[in-house]
Amino acid sequence: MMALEQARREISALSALATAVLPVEEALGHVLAAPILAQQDIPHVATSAMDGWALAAPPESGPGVPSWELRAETAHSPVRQAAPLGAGEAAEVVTGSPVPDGTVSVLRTEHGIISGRTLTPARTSGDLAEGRNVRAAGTECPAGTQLLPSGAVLTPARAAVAAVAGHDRLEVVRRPRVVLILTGEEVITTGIPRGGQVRDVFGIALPGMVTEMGAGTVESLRLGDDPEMLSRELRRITEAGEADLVITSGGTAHSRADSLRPALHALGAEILVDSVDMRPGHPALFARLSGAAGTVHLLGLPGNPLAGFAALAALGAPLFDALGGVPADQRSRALSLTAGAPLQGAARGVRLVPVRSGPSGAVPAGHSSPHMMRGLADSDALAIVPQDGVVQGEQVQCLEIPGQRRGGHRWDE
Ligand SMILES: Nc1nc2c(c(=O)[nH]1)N[C@H]1C(S)=C(S)[C@@H](COP(=O)(O)OP(=O)(O)OC[C@H]3O[C@@H](n4cnc5c(N)ncnc54)[C@H](O)[C@@H]3O)O[C@H]1N2
Ligand code: MOO
Repeated sequence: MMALEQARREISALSALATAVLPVEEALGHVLAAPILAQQDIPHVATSAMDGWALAAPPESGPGVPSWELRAETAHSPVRQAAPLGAGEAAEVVTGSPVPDGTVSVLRTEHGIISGRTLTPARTSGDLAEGRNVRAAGTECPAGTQLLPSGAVLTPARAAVAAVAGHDRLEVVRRPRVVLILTGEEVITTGIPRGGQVRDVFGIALPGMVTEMGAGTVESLRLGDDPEMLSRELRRITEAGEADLVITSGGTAHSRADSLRPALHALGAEILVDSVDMRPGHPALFARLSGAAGTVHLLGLPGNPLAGFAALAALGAPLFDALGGVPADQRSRALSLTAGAPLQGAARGVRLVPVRSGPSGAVPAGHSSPHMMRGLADSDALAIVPQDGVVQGEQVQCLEIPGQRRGGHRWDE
């Protein structure tokens, strides 16, 4: 039995998967394996920030507002740069189009009065000031600037900045290919359970959860409780080299009906974490299977619904972070929340308590026995409560519940 903190540390220390070069769209959600640099100045040419007219230096004229001569040729094209402006000349521009050389400022459409080919700015317009409404080249950054560091997760906004910088393909850490093996003869996937049947919770929730945690692909298999069938399946997966990570549900305990430990034993698997000192979820295990095609890691989640999901939140987060290449110092993240009510500890180890936000902070969500789902469904986080408990007002470390952030309560309410 290993302390939760130590189990998370051991798992966090795993090496990242290999890197791959992917088109930007496919690289979304991956961790960058190399920094992203600007390949040229951004913007690379001076452009107009307004629809209007690019103005050359003001013409020599008497007192009052000067006028410009409108060039016959327009600079309507947002891509083509018009010929340089002559003295006293103005040329039409649209937002984003390159301004002609010699542009001092851009006069926006609504500030100009045209009479024949003469353009006169409104008396009150501030658009004559040098540089007004012109986006100078390199103002966002000069060429060579680092826009994103290696180790950053490529969010949609970061993919967009990589595209702005002219990148088509990015070097990223591969995301784990996951196979879910859902065990249990009594588990049904449709309809109302009868007799000793239970409706499956893992097959429905795990794919979304592990995808959010950083899985690349997810496949699911269903097996009964036969250890021989389970070890055959695990051998096949390891030899085929078709997965980086297997996550199983059920069969983690020590009764004759529990298949996971006997199956791993038969395969000579290396058990890296054999039970964790946490309630619920203590029979969880983490193992390594080696075959000719490489290494496959295995996370065994207990079958009791809350126990299984608690084990995923506790051990899965550092695991996906490590395999997916999240920098080492960010792999075992926990939130610190204020306890809005006393939180009771377990007789030993830590207790993982589903909590939701209340006016005074995190309060137990209730309905949180290991076989239940209601508490987790109504919670925002899992508080890691030490043996002595936590008093109201004290800070408590909490785990994120995968996939629950969007649907959760709001901590700032
Ligand atoms: N003598 C002991 N018995 C048990 C111990 C123990 O220490 N000594 N530990 C208990 C704890 S704690 C847990 S957690 C469970 C672990 O169980 P397993 O991982 O072996 O899981 P199963 O026995 O297969 O199932 C347990 C429970 O969960 C239900 N289940 C399984 N799969 C699903 C699913 N996909 N969807 C919904 N529910 C599922 C299953 O029907 C059982 O009710 O062991 C305790 N026993
Ligand atoms: O892991 Mo069991 O409580 O922890 O149901």
